Amino acid sequence: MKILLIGYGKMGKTIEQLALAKGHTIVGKIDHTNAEELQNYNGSNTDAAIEFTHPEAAFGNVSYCLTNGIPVVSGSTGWLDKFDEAKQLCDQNKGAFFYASNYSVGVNLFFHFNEYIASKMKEYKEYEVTIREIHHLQKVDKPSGTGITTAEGILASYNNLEGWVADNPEEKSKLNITSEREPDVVGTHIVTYSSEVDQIELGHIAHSRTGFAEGAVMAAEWLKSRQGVYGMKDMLNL
Ligand SMILES: NC(=O)C1=CN([C@@H]2O[C@H](COP(=O)(O)OP(=O)(O)OC[C@H]3O[C@@H](n4cnc5c(N)ncnc54)[C@H](OP(=O)(O)O)[C@@H]3O)[C@@H](O)[C@H]2O)C=CC1
Ligand SMILES: O=C(O)C1=N[C@H](C(=O)O)C[C@H](O)C1
Repeated sequence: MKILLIGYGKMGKTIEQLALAKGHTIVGKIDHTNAEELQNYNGSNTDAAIEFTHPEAAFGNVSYCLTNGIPVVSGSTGWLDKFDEAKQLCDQNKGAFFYASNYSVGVNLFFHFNEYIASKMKEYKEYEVTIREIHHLQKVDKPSGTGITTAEGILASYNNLEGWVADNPEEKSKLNITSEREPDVVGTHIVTYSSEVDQIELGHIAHSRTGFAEGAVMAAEWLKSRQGVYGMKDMLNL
Protein backbone atom coordinates (compact mmCIF):
# COMPACT_ATOMS: atom_id res chain seq x y z
CA MET A 1 0.00 0.00 0.00
CA LYS A 2 1.03 3.61 -0.60
CA ILE A 3 0.96 5.13 2.89
CA LEU A 4 1.20 8.82 3.78
CA LEU A 5 2.54 9.52 7.28
CA ILE A 6 0.98 12.65 8.79
CA GLY A 7 3.09 13.28 11.89
CA TYR A 8 6.69 12.09 11.86
CA GLY A 9 7.48 12.07 15.56
CA LYS A 10 7.79 9.13 17.97
CA MET A 11 4.79 7.32 16.46
CA GLY A 12 5.31 8.31 12.83
CA LYS A 13 8.87 6.94 12.91
CA THR A 14 7.86 3.66 14.59
CA ILE A 15 5.04 3.21 12.05
CA GLU A 16 7.43 3.88 9.16
CA GLN A 17 9.75 1.03 10.25
CA LEU A 18 6.90 -1.44 10.59
CA ALA A 19 5.14 -0.42 7.37
CA LEU A 20 8.37 -0.77 5.34
CA ALA A 21 9.06 -4.17 6.93
CA LYS A 22 5.60 -5.27 5.80
CA GLY A 23 6.33 -4.22 2.20
CA HIS A 24 4.36 -0.95 2.14
CA THR A 25 5.63 2.23 0.48
CA ILE A 26 5.81 5.53 2.34
CA VAL A 27 4.72 8.17 -0.19
CA GLY A 28 5.26 11.15 2.13
CA LYS A 29 6.04 12.31 5.65
CA ILE A 30 4.34 15.42 6.97
CA ASP A 31 5.32 17.31 10.11
CA HIS A 32 5.35 20.92 11.31
CA THR A 33 8.17 21.87 8.96
CA ASN A 34 6.38 20.88 5.72
CA ALA A 35 2.67 20.87 6.70
CA GLU A 36 1.75 22.72 3.47
CA GLU A 37 2.91 19.67 1.43
CA LEU A 38 -0.19 17.78 2.58
CA GLN A 39 -2.02 19.40 -0.36
CA ASN A 40 0.14 17.34 -2.78
CA TYR A 41 -1.64 14.14 -1.73
CA ASN A 42 -5.03 12.75 -2.72
CA GLY A 43 -6.83 9.48 -3.36
CA SER A 44 -5.01 8.95 -6.67
CA ASN A 45 -1.49 8.85 -5.20
CA THR A 46 -2.22 7.60 -1.64
CA ASP A 47 -3.99 4.42 -0.44
CA ALA A 48 -4.16 5.51 3.22
CA ALA A 49 -2.88 8.21 5.57
CA ILE A 50 -1.78 7.38 9.11
CA GLU A 51 -2.15 10.47 11.31
CA PHE A 52 -0.38 10.82 14.69
CA THR A 53 0.22 14.53 15.32
CA HIS A 54 -1.08 16.93 17.95
CA PRO A 55 -4.48 17.88 19.46
CA GLU A 56 -4.42 21.21 17.56
CA ALA A 57 -3.56 19.66 14.19
CA ALA A 58 -5.51 16.41 14.10
CA PHE A 59 -8.96 17.60 13.00
CA GLY A 60 -7.54 19.66 10.11
CA ASN A 61 -5.48 16.70 8.91
CA VAL A 62 -8.38 14.24 9.16
CA SER A 63 -10.71 16.73 7.39
CA TYR A 64 -8.19 17.19 4.57
CA CYS A 65 -7.99 13.43 4.00
CA LEU A 66 -11.74 12.91 4.12
CA THR A 67 -12.39 15.69 1.60
CA ASN A 68 -9.62 14.54 -0.74
CA GLY A 69 -10.41 10.86 -1.10
CA ILE A 70 -7.71 9.54 1.27
CA PRO A 71 -8.76 6.80 3.75
CA VAL A 72 -7.41 7.99 7.09
CA VAL A 73 -6.31 6.19 10.26
CA SER A 74 -5.94 8.65 13.14
CA GLY A 75 -4.44 8.02 16.56
CA SER A 76 -4.01 11.61 17.75
CA THR A 77 -5.60 12.27 21.13
CA GLY A 78 -7.02 15.38 22.77
CA TRP A 79 -9.21 16.58 19.85
CA LEU A 80 -12.38 14.52 20.24
CA ASP A 81 -14.64 17.54 20.82
CA LYS A 82 -14.53 17.62 16.97
CA PHE A 83 -15.03 13.88 16.47
CA ASP A 84 -18.72 14.15 15.48
CA GLU A 85 -17.81 16.77 12.87
CA ALA A 86 -15.20 14.39 11.45
CA LYS A 87 -17.78 11.58 11.32
CA GLN A 88 -20.19 13.88 9.43
CA LEU A 89 -17.46 14.82 6.95
CA CYS A 90 -16.76 11.14 6.41
CA ASP A 91 -20.45 10.44 5.70
CA GLN A 92 -20.85 13.47 3.39
CA ASN A 93 -17.76 12.53 1.36
CA LYS A 94 -18.38 8.76 1.43
CA GLY A 95 -14.92 8.50 2.95
CA ALA A 96 -13.12 6.00 5.19
CA PHE A 97 -12.08 7.00 8.72
CA PHE A 98 -10.58 4.79 11.43
CA TYR A 99 -10.06 6.15 14.92
CA ALA A 100 -8.70 4.61 18.13
CA SER A 101 -7.42 6.29 21.28
CA ASN A 102 -5.11 3.28 21.50
CA TYR A 103 -4.16 0.91 18.65
CA SER A 104 -2.51 -1.78 20.73
CA VAL A 105 -4.33 -5.13 20.73
CA GLY A 106 -3.41 -5.55 24.41
CA VAL A 107 -5.06 -2.28 25.39
CA ASN A 108 -8.17 -3.20 23.45
CA LEU A 109 -8.36 -6.49 25.36
CA PHE A 110 -7.89 -4.39 28.53
CA PHE A 111 -10.86 -2.18 27.40
CA HIS A 112 -12.97 -5.32 26.92
CA PHE A 113 -12.13 -6.73 30.37
CA ASN A 114 -12.58 -3.28 31.91
CA GLU A 115 -16.18 -3.09 30.62
CA TYR A 116 -16.92 -6.58 31.88
CA ILE A 117 -15.43 -5.95 35.34
CA ALA A 118 -17.34 -2.65 35.65
CA SER A 119 -20.60 -4.40 34.76
CA LYS A 120 -20.02 -6.71 37.76
CA MET A 121 -18.46 -4.24 40.21
CA LYS A 122 -21.29 -1.68 39.91
CA GLU A 123 -23.31 -3.93 42.29
CA TYR A 124 -20.65 -3.61 45.02
CA LYS A 125 -21.01 -0.04 46.20
CA GLU A 126 -18.40 -0.44 48.96
CA TYR A 127 -15.68 -0.24 46.25
CA GLU A 128 -14.63 3.14 44.90
CA VAL A 129 -13.46 3.00 41.27
CA THR A 130 -10.65 5.27 40.02
CA ILE A 131 -8.30 5.42 37.00
CA ARG A 132 -4.61 6.28 36.97
CA GLU A 133 -2.63 6.97 33.78
CA ILE A 134 1.13 7.50 33.58
CA HIS A 135 2.99 8.82 30.51
CA HIS A 136 6.31 10.36 29.43
CA LEU A 137 7.06 14.04 30.05
CA GLN A 138 6.53 15.08 26.39
CA LYS A 139 2.83 14.20 26.37
CA VAL A 140 0.82 17.40 25.75
CA ASP A 141 -2.73 16.24 26.59
CA LYS A 142 -4.27 14.94 29.79
CA PRO A 143 -5.98 12.80 30.69
CA SER A 144 -4.76 10.39 28.02
CA GLY A 145 -7.18 9.34 25.29
CA THR A 146 -6.85 5.78 26.59
CA GLY A 147 -7.74 6.98 30.09
CA ILE A 148 -10.89 8.64 28.72
CA THR A 149 -11.91 5.52 26.75
CA THR A 150 -11.35 3.47 29.93
CA ALA A 151 -13.59 5.89 31.85
CA GLU A 152 -16.31 5.62 29.19
CA GLY A 153 -16.18 1.82 29.51
CA ILE A 154 -16.80 2.08 33.26
CA LEU A 155 -19.42 4.83 33.04
CA ALA A 156 -21.49 2.66 30.68
CA SER A 157 -22.28 0.57 33.79
CA TYR A 158 -22.02 3.14 36.59
CA ASN A 159 -25.20 5.21 36.09
CA ASN A 160 -24.70 6.82 39.52
CA LEU A 161 -21.47 8.59 38.41
CA GLU A 162 -21.91 11.91 36.59
CA GLY A 163 -19.12 11.52 34.02
CA TRP A 164 -15.36 11.66 34.66
CA VAL A 165 -13.17 14.34 36.18
CA ALA A 166 -9.43 15.02 35.72
CA ASP A 167 -7.21 14.96 38.80
CA ASN A 168 -9.91 15.67 41.37
CA PRO A 169 -10.33 12.69 43.74
CA GLU A 170 -12.47 14.81 46.11
CA GLU A 171 -15.29 15.08 43.54
CA LYS A 172 -16.94 11.80 44.53
CA SER A 173 -19.94 12.14 42.18
CA LYS A 174 -17.54 11.70 39.21
CA LEU A 175 -15.04 9.06 38.10
CA ASN A 176 -11.56 10.43 38.84
CA ILE A 177 -8.74 10.04 36.29
CA THR A 178 -5.34 10.86 37.79
CA SER A 179 -2.59 11.79 35.30
CA GLU A 180 1.10 11.40 36.16
CA ARG A 181 4.05 12.38 33.96
CA GLU A 182 7.41 10.62 34.41
CA PRO A 183 10.48 10.25 32.18
CA ASP A 184 10.28 7.58 29.46
CA VAL A 185 6.96 5.95 30.44
CA VAL A 186 5.38 4.76 27.16
CA GLY A 187 1.84 4.37 28.54
CA THR A 188 0.43 2.83 31.72
CA HIS A 189 -3.26 2.62 32.66
CA ILE A 190 -4.60 1.16 35.91
CA VAL A 191 -8.20 0.82 37.08
CA THR A 192 -8.55 0.39 40.85
CA TYR A 193 -11.57 -0.74 42.86
CA SER A 194 -10.80 0.02 46.48
CA SER A 195 -12.81 -0.77 49.62
CA GLU A 196 -11.91 -0.55 53.29
CA VAL A 197 -10.96 -4.20 53.36
CA ASP A 198 -9.27 -4.85 50.00
CA GLN A 199 -8.42 -3.68 46.48
CA ILE A 200 -8.87 -5.04 42.94
CA GLU A 201 -6.77 -3.75 40.02
CA LEU A 202 -6.78 -4.14 36.24
CA GLY A 203 -3.86 -2.61 34.39
CA HIS A 204 -2.02 -2.35 31.09
CA ILE A 205 1.65 -1.36 30.73
CA ALA A 206 3.07 -0.69 27.25
CA HIS A 207 6.73 -1.75 27.04
CA SER A 208 7.31 0.09 23.73
CA ARG A 209 5.39 1.89 20.94
CA THR A 210 5.50 -1.20 18.70
CA GLY A 211 2.04 -2.40 19.76
CA PHE A 212 0.47 0.98 18.87
CA ALA A 213 2.24 1.06 15.50
CA GLU A 214 1.33 -2.54 14.61
CA GLY A 215 -2.34 -1.81 15.28
CA ALA A 216 -2.25 1.38 13.20
CA VAL A 217 -0.70 -0.35 10.17
CA MET A 218 -3.18 -3.23 10.54
CA ALA A 219 -6.02 -0.65 10.60
CA ALA A 220 -4.74 0.99 7.39
CA GLU A 221 -4.66 -2.40 5.63
CA TRP A 222 -8.14 -3.25 6.96
CA LEU A 223 -9.63 0.15 6.01
CA LYS A 224 -8.41 0.09 2.40
CA SER A 225 -11.45 -1.69 0.98
CA ARG A 226 -14.03 -0.03 3.24
CA GLN A 227 -16.17 3.10 3.50
CA GLY A 228 -17.46 4.55 6.79
CA VAL A 229 -16.29 5.24 10.35
CA TYR A 230 -14.60 2.40 12.24
CA GLY A 231 -12.71 1.58 15.41
CA MET A 232 -10.81 -1.28 16.99
CA LYS A 233 -13.96 -3.12 18.09
CA ASP A 234 -14.92 -3.45 14.41
CA MET A 235 -11.50 -4.69 13.32
CA LEU A 236 -10.87 -7.07 16.24
CA ASN A 237 -14.49 -8.24 16.59
CA LEU A 238 -14.36 -7.46 20.32
N1 LIG B 1 -3.84 6.00 19.44
C1 LIG B 1 -2.67 5.49 19.83
O1 LIG B 1 -2.48 4.25 19.86
C2 LIG B 1 -1.56 6.40 20.22
C3 LIG B 1 -1.78 7.75 20.16
N2 LIG B 1 -0.75 8.63 20.39
C4 LIG B 1 -1.05 10.02 20.14
O2 LIG B 1 -0.45 10.38 18.89
C5 LIG B 1 -0.07 11.74 18.89
C6 LIG B 1 1.40 11.86 18.49
O3 LIG B 1 2.20 11.18 19.43
P1 LIG B 1 3.79 11.13 19.26
O4 LIG B 1 4.19 10.59 17.94
O5 LIG B 1 4.28 10.48 20.50
O6 LIG B 1 4.13 12.71 19.31
P2 LIG B 1 5.44 13.45 18.79
O7 LIG B 1 5.40 14.80 19.45
O8 LIG B 1 6.63 12.61 18.94
O9 LIG B 1 5.15 13.66 17.23
C7 LIG B 1 4.15 14.51 16.74
C8 LIG B 1 4.40 14.77 15.28
O10 LIG B 1 3.33 15.57 14.78
C9 LIG B 1 3.89 16.68 14.09
N3 LIG B 1 2.99 17.83 14.11
C10 LIG B 1 2.64 18.59 15.16
N4 LIG B 1 1.81 19.56 14.75
C11 LIG B 1 1.66 19.39 13.41
C12 LIG B 1 0.94 20.07 12.41
N5 LIG B 1 0.22 21.17 12.70
N6 LIG B 1 0.97 19.59 11.16
C13 LIG B 1 1.70 18.49 10.85
N7 LIG B 1 2.41 17.81 11.75
C14 LIG B 1 2.39 18.26 13.01
C15 LIG B 1 5.18 16.97 14.83
O11 LIG B 1 6.02 17.75 14.01
P3 LIG B 1 7.22 18.60 14.64
O12 LIG B 1 8.12 17.59 15.30
O13 LIG B 1 7.81 19.25 13.44
O14 LIG B 1 6.59 19.54 15.62
C16 LIG B 1 5.68 15.54 15.01
O15 LIG B 1 6.23 15.06 13.79
C17 LIG B 1 -0.41 12.25 20.29
O16 LIG B 1 -1.69 12.87 20.24
C18 LIG B 1 -0.48 10.98 21.15
O17 LIG B 1 -1.31 11.12 22.26
C19 LIG B 1 0.50 8.18 20.71
C20 LIG B 1 0.75 6.85 20.84
C21 LIG B 1 -0.26 5.85 20.60
O1 LIG C 1 0.98 10.26 23.95
C1 LIG C 1 1.26 9.04 24.08
O2 LIG C 1 2.43 8.65 24.14
C2 LIG C 1 0.16 8.08 24.10
N1 LIG C 1 -1.02 8.52 23.84
C3 LIG C 1 -2.22 7.75 23.74
C4 LIG C 1 -3.23 8.22 24.75
O3 LIG C 1 -3.35 9.44 24.98
O4 LIG C 1 -3.96 7.39 25.29
C5 LIG C 1 -1.96 6.27 23.74
C6 LIG C 1 -0.78 5.80 24.52
O5 LIG C 1 -1.13 5.69 25.86
C7 LIG C 1 0.44 6.65 24.32
